[in-house]
Amino acid sequence: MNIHLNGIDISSLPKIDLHVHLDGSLRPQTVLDLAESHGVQLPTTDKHALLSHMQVNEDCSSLQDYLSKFHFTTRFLQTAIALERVAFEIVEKANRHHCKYIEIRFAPQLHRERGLYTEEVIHYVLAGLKRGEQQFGVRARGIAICMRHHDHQQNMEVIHAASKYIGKGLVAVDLAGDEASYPPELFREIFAASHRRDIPVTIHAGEAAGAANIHEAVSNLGATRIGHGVRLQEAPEIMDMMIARQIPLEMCPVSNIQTKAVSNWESYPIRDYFERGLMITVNTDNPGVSGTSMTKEYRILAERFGFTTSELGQIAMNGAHAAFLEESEKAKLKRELREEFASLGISV
Ligand SMILES: O=c1[nH]cnc2c1ncn2[C@@H]1O[C@H](CO)[C@@H](O)[C@H]1O
Ligand SMILES: [Zn+2]
Repeated sequence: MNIHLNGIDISSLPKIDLHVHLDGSLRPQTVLDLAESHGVQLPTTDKHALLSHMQVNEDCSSLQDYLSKFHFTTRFLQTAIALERVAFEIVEKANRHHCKYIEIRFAPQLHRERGLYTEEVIHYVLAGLKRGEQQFGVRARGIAICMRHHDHQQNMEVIHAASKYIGKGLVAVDLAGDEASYPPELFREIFAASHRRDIPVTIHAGEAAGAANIHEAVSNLGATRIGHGVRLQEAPEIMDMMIARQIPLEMCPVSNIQTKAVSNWESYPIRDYFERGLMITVNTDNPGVSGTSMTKEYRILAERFGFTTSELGQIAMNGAHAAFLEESEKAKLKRELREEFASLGISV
């Protein structure tokens, strides 16, 4: 169904998705194909019924509950072919939703059950992104994730492997997983190592634990962007710092409600954050697990929070501004976005 805002189809607005997980983006048909090629038995071969294994429902009570969904799909992402294909399909879908630039994140250590090396995982994901970029013209970059429940050596290996791909399609490193059980201060050494190698950092923080984690991520882990950051409103002084430093928040509305970062839409602070002048961006997190798309996220912003086309344009411009791209590439992306908005009669 196409939803219009001021006569403009929301799906056709140019968009940027900076926060999308590879393993949270599988389509049922892809799972069917990969299960067959991997020799994995599925509980059902009905696409609709498969969705209930892949997606969260309204009962999702926490981030931990949400993360339990990933066990189902990880099994299918253990080969070069699978990684390349799924990365490519994310770019394909991004194109359908008029994304101009996307950053896809993945945790290399989760894709080694069948013997791939860390660097091979990165290599094949980037290969899929590149093929997608060439076919659809959507610029696509990768972010390598360290997992909170992995040990020091596993995460150091990710930083080390990532350093070899910076400038070759990989743009940053991240920390994801169970925030409530593993506070960010446990990972200072890991991100000091990424800092020594000049690798940009974004950290999932203020999603399943309080705003202090946002402060820790920025001040001690060197994050120049924050994944989610929804709970920033709990600490006014940290909020002031984030506004003053214009550190981008990668907000993911549908996912944030499902993981109970806030209890309901009425208390979702996105309009307030936008009006305070925080550098907010809007992203999908896990289109498969969350059952979302960039168009759906924009529609929610318009319908629930009254965002106008011009404000949605501003959000997309924020996405370009926050992109982990070189300055010249970023300037080009911003210019192209501005031109597209102008051709739609939208000033940003
Ligand atoms: O919103 C989130 N918060 C924290 N961790 C997440 C979120 N979404 C996905 N993952 C975790 O990141 C891993 C690699 O992509 C996924 O397997 C999942 O465990
Ligand atoms: Zn995430």
